[in-house]
Amino acid sequence: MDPRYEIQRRGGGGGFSGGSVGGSPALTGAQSRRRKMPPRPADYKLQVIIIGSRGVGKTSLMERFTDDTFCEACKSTVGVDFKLKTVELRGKKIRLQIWCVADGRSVSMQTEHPVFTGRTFTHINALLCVRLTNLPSLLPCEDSRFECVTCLSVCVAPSSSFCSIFGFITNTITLPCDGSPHLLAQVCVAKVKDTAGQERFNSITSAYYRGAKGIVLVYDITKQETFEDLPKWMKMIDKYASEDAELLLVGNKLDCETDRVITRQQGERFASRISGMRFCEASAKDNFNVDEIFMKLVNDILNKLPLEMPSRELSNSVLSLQPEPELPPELPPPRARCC
Ligand SMILES: Nc1nc2c(ncn2[C@@H]2O[C@H](COP(=O)(O)OP(=O)(O)OP(=O)(O)O)[C@@H](O)[C@H]2O)c(=O)[nH]1
Repeated sequence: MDPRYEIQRRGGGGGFSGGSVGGSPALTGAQSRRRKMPPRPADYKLQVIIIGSRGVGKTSLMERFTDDTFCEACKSTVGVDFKLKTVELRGKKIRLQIWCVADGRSVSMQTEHPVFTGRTFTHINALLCVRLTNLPSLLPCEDSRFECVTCLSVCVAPSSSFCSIFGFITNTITLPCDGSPHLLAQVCVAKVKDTAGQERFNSITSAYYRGAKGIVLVYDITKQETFEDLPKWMKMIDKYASEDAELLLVGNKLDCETDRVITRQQGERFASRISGMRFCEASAKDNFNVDEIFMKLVNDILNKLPLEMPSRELSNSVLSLQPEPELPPELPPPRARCC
């Protein structure tokens, strides 16, 4: 492990010299005057993804870092979710796009929207897809590798942020039927039937891996199976991620020391077997080592960037906003209805 990467409590001093996390502390007079000036554009825009088995705390780490919040009983991520945060490090302003990528085999869906009231899809291999009626039919349940669990026509506000016509709704989306102008859409929950279906799910999430300059792989120190899943995640990284992506293994839920089943040494050993992978333990709940995870990644990514490149060019070369989900070429021809 890199001795420079010392575990620090938030605000505990030390850690990343020259780096400050972009939070929103009370503004001084000078700062509030400065607020009227247009914000300086980011020098770099970087994409980081957080992966790991279900319930390890990916969303919690992301939300702790971006919003400094922690939710005791958050909803499981459906597909992907993301947050933005601007940080400053070594005099550079860096716009971070952090994606939380769920596992296709463990996606579950819980929503309070009336169309799903009384329906809770848990532990199913689900893709939640939306098709706007005037767009080509690309629902997975039209593919024999997917089994349609339910498919409903609903009204959605045009402003709803669909990730794509064939893709995911993040768990933050709402599907309102509140009388405002709506588009007609079909919402489909489809089970991934088999390995081929899983492959297809992966082919969508692979876009997120490809664009990532940094990858945070998380396990839960109190859950053996989440540690045993790590080789599976490494396969995804090997298959889809860029070779120069920075890797960081995180053993989360350090606050649950009494329930620990994975020792720190086990985590360290796993990371040491993978070239260039760093390791740390953290707690999203106690806000322990969370800023350090992301700031360390950013620092390592910056170290790898060519110094002489003009910042505009560099920005563009690094920028990877909203990766387009990859549509597999072998899509079947559209059908009129999926179920
Ligand atoms: N004690 C403790 N609980 C945590 C911590 N991080 C997350 N949790 C809890 O673990 C559960 C799962 O957290 P999530 O952040 O939703 O995990 P996830 O990996 O995003 O889960 P999926 O979206 O289902 O893949 C929630 O009940 C969190 O409150 C932590 O550091 N300590």
